[in-house]
Amino acid sequence: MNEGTENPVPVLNVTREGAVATIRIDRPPANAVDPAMIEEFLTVLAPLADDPAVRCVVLTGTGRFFVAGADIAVMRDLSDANQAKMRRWIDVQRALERAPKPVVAAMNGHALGGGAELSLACDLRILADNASFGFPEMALGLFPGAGGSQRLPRLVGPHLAKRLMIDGVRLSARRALELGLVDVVVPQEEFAETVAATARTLAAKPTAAIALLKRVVDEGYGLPIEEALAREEKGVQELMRSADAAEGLQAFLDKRPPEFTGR
Ligand SMILES: CCCCCCCCCCCCC/C=C/C(=O)SCCNC(=O)CCNC(=O)[C@H](O)C(C)(C)COP(=O)(O)OP(=O)(O)OC[C@H]1O[C@@H](n2cnc3c(N)ncnc32)[C@H](O)[C@@H]1OP(=O)(O)O
Repeated sequence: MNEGTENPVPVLNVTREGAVATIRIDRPPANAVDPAMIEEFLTVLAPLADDPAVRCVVLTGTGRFFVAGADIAVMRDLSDANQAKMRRWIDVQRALERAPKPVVAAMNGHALGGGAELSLACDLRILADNASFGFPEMALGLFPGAGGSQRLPRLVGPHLAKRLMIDGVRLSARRALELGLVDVVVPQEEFAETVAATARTLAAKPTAAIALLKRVVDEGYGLPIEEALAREEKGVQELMRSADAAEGLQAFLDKRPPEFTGR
């Protein structure tokens, strides 16, 4: 791998297990983000988002790292052209947020800077208990300007968000959980199985309902309540036409478990 330059080889390995698609990041030594990885992400995400047979997407890393953030050697090129290429990391995050299915950040290792920011765009954050999580950009003379400065305050409130980004501390998994930055912390030895079981459970849910819920929350949040309720109403109208809504309601009346198809 040429340090800090376009990757000559793919760094994302996509696998499928039933309705679950897993994107494994493998760009040694730290899964740091460069323009080629960003473009590869955008390329692999599109078909996974569009494929109705994919009902859950898992992002994970390799070894000690989930994603160590932007590749610092690449970031040294402060030219507008390079920064514009790197800033497409925002497009990756929006693709995750807009994916019409649950997206899981399975953080096997250090999730820092742009890596932690990526996870904030996911619907569930699972962190291995020996991994760290944080926004260390301040030590580099930067701030988490790849979505973090906007998503973190929405998650934990502006005061704690500013503190975490000014302090720039690498948090332990336990502390990240305490602060609500991640949803689940799992012992390393149980990590793979826990992620797989969680993804299977998510993939069996009414995917169309999850897609509509993600859309109405994303569109409505921060709007005046009347406008937000109008967005909700649009989603509900689609929801009540879904096959899974009919199946879920009927299954309850039949006193049997529902069999959702995701439509
Ligand atoms: C994806 C972001 C897109 C940017 C958008 C651009 C527009 C906006 C710009 C302004 C906003 C910036 C937004 C985001 C910026 C960032 O993400 S900056 C990077 C933030 N991350 C870090 O600061 C983490 C740096 N790494 C470390 O602190 C340590 O590696 C560690 C995590 C504490 C682990 O330490 P240790 O176990 O001692 O391992 P190391 O020896 O340090 O690392 C192993 C090798 O990996 C290399 N490496 C680690 N992190 C990076 C990295 N981020 N970039 C490049 N390389 C990295 C490290 O150099 C080692 O390499 P070798 O020496 O060759 O083994």
